Amino acid sequence: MKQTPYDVPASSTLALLETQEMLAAIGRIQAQLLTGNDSQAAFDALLGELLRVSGSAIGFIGEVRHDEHDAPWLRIHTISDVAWDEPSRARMQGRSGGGMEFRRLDTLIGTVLRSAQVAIANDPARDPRSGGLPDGHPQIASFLGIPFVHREQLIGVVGLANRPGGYTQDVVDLLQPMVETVRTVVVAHRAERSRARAEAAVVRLNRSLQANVAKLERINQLNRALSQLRDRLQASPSVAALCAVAEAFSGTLLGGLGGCVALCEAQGASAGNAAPDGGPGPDRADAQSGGLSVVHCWGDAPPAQGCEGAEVRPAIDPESRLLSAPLVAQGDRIGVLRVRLPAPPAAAAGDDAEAAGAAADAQAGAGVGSDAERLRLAGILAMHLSMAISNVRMRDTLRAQAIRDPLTGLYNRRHMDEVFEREVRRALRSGEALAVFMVDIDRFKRINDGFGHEAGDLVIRTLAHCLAGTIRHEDYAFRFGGEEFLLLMPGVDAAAMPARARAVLAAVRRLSICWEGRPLGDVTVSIGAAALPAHGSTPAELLRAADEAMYRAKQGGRDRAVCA
Ligand SMILES: Nc1nc2c(ncn2[C@@H]2O[C@H](COP(=O)(O)OP(=O)(O)OP(=O)(O)O)[C@@H](O)[C@H]2O)c(=O)[nH]1
Repeated sequence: MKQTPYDVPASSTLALLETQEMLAAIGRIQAQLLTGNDSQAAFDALLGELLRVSGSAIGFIGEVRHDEHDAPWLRIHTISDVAWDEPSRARMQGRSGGGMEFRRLDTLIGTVLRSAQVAIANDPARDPRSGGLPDGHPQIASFLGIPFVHREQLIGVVGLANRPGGYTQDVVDLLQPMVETVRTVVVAHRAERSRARAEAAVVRLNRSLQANVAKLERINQLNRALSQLRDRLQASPSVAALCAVAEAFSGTLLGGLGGCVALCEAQGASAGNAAPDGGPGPDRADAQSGGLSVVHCWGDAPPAQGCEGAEVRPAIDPESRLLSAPLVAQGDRIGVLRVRLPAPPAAAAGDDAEAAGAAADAQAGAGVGSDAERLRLAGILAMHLSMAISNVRMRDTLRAQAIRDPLTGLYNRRHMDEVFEREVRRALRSGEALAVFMVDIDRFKRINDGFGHEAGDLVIRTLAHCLAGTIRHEDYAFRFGGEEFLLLMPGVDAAAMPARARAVLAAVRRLSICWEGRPLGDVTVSIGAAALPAHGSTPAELLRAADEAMYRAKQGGRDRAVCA
């Protein structure tokens, strides 16, 4: 049997040598730990020394942990090679579950864990504290469990077994410096673990801070874009200009490759400035799709077909990658904004698979450039566009109401004052001529008296239409009042007036108007014509000259034109 320091009288030279050797080993282990920071190597070396000094055959060093019910268990840092089956070897070598764990408390080890007291059992088979050994476990002839504490907490256990002759308190005392070193290493190991945990937490925190900063930057960027969108829409005077803004922002906000704005047919038709005097037509493309008219398209434009449904939320068709955001104003669907989205990231193989997977996750989630974000932004873009279209239309309607005569659709007298003033100034500046025709229906009172006021209205409407159709595109027709009209013809001088007047008279003579199936008879007009600069250089002077000429035309027998 190998002699241990305990077996030799303490006064003997050999015992002193052993003690010195143990202290030297402790010094080596501590130095190694300090320089190499390798607590596993320190645990292994310490167990070797504990076995050697105590003369034990097997042993372990374990650290106390607690389960969710606060029951203690041991995480084994090092253990003699006494595995009894494959699972125990796997656990011992850390191949399964991070190493061995002693969780049973009905054993001698459990006794030390529960009591935090040294346990010596020199006849374990009959010891009432022992709950037995797992099947196949090597026999234990003697056992020594030494707990160690830190800040009054049990933090670990040194277990030794199979010392020939068994264990006594003297062995425990002899091992104390070694156990103290084990305690120091466990405390250092714990500190290292919590430092690593803190570091990992800092790294995680940093990552989440970076992600939050990126999110905030994206939110700021989007807020800036949305505020610019609102400003640009507000400053856009027509549906065409609004659609151009939608085009610009669909790229910024949705990353669209092409798109279109389609308006419901009735709405699409009213998007322009249709007027009886041949003003500018509606700004709409030819493409038609069911109840929708494409009024603006750009890039690789998608078709408007398939947008006629009643959905009020933006949606993406996964097959075609078309994003459709309904345009809704005052609860009515007025059209759709449709954008062709880029294809989602393709599945990749090998090293790229992870990156592609992350990109696909982002696509599916709510991150930057994801479909969820695009849907949200498309909804906002569509909402602002709908409101802006509705405002432009309302403004156009109010403006039309303010400048047009409701009976004939011609510009009214108020608008005439504005246009007349502007055209006179323009003509004076450019040196161009400007002709003014005062047109008055002849013997109109007879129609009113003979057929009724509504028949009279029909004649006024028909004549307005005739005048608007007879003048040139750059001319203006106004309802001056009652059955009187005024034509403004930029570029027409006194010499050209008779021909133009003859054309008007002839067009009127060709009219054939029936009321309730009865012909209303011939309708004629008298025209008084005046020209700038020959007959005046202000609207008032020209009006007076034309009015006087018209009076002379009446005097002269009507159905004629007289120049001032
Ligand atoms: N139905 C209808 N009648 C109108 C309207 N505005 C004016 N009138 C009528 O037009 C008629 C104008 O009559 P007068 O000014 O006597 O002239 P006239 O009968 O056309 O005869 P001359 O101008 O001399 O050829 C009046 O009877 C008005 O009541 C209108 O908006 N609708």
